[in-house]
Amino acid sequence: MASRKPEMIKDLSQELGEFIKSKSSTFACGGSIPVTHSSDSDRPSVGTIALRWDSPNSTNGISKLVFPIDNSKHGGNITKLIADCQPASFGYKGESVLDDTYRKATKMDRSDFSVDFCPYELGIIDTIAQMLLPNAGNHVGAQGVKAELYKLNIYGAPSGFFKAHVDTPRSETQFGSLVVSLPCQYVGGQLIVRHAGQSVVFDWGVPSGLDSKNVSWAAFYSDCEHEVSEVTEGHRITLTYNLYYVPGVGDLAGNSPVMDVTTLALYHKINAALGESTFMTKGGYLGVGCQHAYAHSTPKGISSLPGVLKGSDMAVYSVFKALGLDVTIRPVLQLDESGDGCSLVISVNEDHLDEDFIGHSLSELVITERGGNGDCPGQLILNEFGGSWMSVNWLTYPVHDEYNLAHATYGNEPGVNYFYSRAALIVKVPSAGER
Ligand SMILES: O=C(O)CCC(=O)C(=O)O
Ligand SMILES: [Fe+2]
Repeated sequence: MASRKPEMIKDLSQELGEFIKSKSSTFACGGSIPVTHSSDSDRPSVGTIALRWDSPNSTNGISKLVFPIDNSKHGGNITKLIADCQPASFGYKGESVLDDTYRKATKMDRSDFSVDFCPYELGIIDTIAQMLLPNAGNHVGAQGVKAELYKLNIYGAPSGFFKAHVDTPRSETQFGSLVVSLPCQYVGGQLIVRHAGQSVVFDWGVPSGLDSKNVSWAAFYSDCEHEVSEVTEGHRITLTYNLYYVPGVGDLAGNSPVMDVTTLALYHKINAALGESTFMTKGGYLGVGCQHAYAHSTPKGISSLPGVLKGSDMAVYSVFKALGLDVTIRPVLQLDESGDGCSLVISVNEDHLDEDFIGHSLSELVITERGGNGDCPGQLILNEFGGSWMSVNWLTYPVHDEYNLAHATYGNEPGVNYFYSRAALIVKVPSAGER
């Protein structure tokens, strides 16, 4: 290998680094999945795909086409499909416009056909969620993706095409589009996606005389310009999907419209306990320590809660919410486990036996210069954190520590003392008479 000058390698590395950091490195992704009859390989594959559609002129009102299309046998049904489609329009200044110098294609609305192809089954949607979501808009954290089938499009030879355009988002939560090309022979018809001076070309055509043996797909952000170049032979048949953000797995707390909280065994247990007049008769606070680790003292971690609660934490949160009780995630300071055993704060702790110092809300690491040995009351340090002493009926104790409070110490040697906090669900329970 020819040796490169060290400064060239440095420049190239810097350029690559900048590119990786910029949003332009991942604005589109795609792939191809082979169509096979066997399912014994580790790689995902699809079997044949049946497309059925409303076909007013056929005997029973329905027609069918099976992919991959064997051109010698099914050419007739492609003609039928095209005959049952309408000319494809495009959005221009909020209007739907037909202009075959801009877009020459036919389309069918999703209400007029059904197809046994599911991008979720093949892992396409999971891949899109992992590749495109972390950068999409201002949405942070574990979001899910919903792919909504939009249309079937046919770009046929000679000269089916779609000039450069940007798709019209259907709602605020739409972040991109997915195009799936069904296995059918064509030449040309490259999908070119552009963003910030970069472009990616998806060329799924197959030379004359060969049959297409793949389902191919591409997904890209809504703000990417894209075009379909001219199809010079055969038919390019695509399904288009709109891609939306939805609360994803790991982002469901109190927020899953498809789950009925009353199906959780925990719901009935808690509901029954609250029904007992002997249980917390005078009301007060229930505490359920989070059993999983969350980054509860970093800005990103805080903003993703309660959405990303997991397992029993999520179940407990959802159940108390569903029962109409006030439930919040709060940091519980671990005052008896300080970095160097600062006697001063521990002495405060002793004034509040059977109580915990609990922050009003989750917060980033609080650093205070307050401190000392003797002349600064520990309570003043705690006041900097913002919280109160509370008597809590703990159902489970929190388990995961994060540094949350640091204060100065001025003894023989100046120093810093840290305290951890643990995240807990704190529930305000009304008195028996009020619930
Ligand atoms: O079929 C394609 O590859 C893209 C179609 C497209 O851009 C659209 O339907 O908006
Ligand atoms: Fe488009």
